[in-house]
Amino acid sequence: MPPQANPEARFKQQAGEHAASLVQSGMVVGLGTGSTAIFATRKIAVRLQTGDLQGIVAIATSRATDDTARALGIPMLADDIPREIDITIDGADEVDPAMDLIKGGGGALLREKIVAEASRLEVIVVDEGKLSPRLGTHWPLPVEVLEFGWRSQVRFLESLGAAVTPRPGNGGLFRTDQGNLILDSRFGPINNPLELAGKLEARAGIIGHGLFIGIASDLVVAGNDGIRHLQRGHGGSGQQP
Ligand SMILES: O=C[C@H](O)[C@H](O)[C@H](O)COP(=O)(O)O
Repeated sequence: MPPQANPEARFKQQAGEHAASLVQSGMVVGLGTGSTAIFATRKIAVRLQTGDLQGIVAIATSRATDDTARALGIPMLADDIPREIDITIDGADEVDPAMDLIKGGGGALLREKIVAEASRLEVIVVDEGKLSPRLGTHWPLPVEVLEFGWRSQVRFLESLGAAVTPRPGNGGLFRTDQGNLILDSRFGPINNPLELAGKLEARAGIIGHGLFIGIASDLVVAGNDGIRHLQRGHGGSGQQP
């Protein structure tokens, strides 16, 4: 694709396209969701068309990405993830210095986490505006809940200190690909993401949340200083530049 004019979009493009270059022939590839990951998906399609890449199969983290990937001619796997995923390239809303994430701005958090946890490499692609000293500083935490009893989840999240906004959607409330609701929960800077994740995971009716802790293996950040690629456990592991 020609370079984007707007700097933020250009950084997203650079990060996404850089990550697409990590995909090798024969790999099983997870395709992320959002305005950054889409650049990786498009670049993978171009590499397939030009013969630079051969024999890959992909799995999408959302219906939207699945539709786009199929339209671009990328061979897609069945939804039951019959094989281990070699590499997934996905975006994030906020990234802290430990390479932990808030995801789910597009509502795809549950499928994204399922695909990430089935992946050998989880490569996160962001523009530098997503870097944050502490998760929750800039972004509410998306919490996916079953429609049944959802107002009780609002009260529960409020009891944990969040200001909660049910995510609006077409003429009502937003629906995830699974038909669930999203409660955008503004906690402010989260002191202990692991502890919060544990409380959310123990609650019946909460189907998923956007805290991705210890899941990203790689972080590709694009910004004014160029593209930086960090790997967990390889020098500078998990620390932002
Ligand atoms: O549900 C959506 C995903 O977690 C996205 O990867 C995340 O919101 C980042 O999206 P974008 O690259 O459009 O900022």
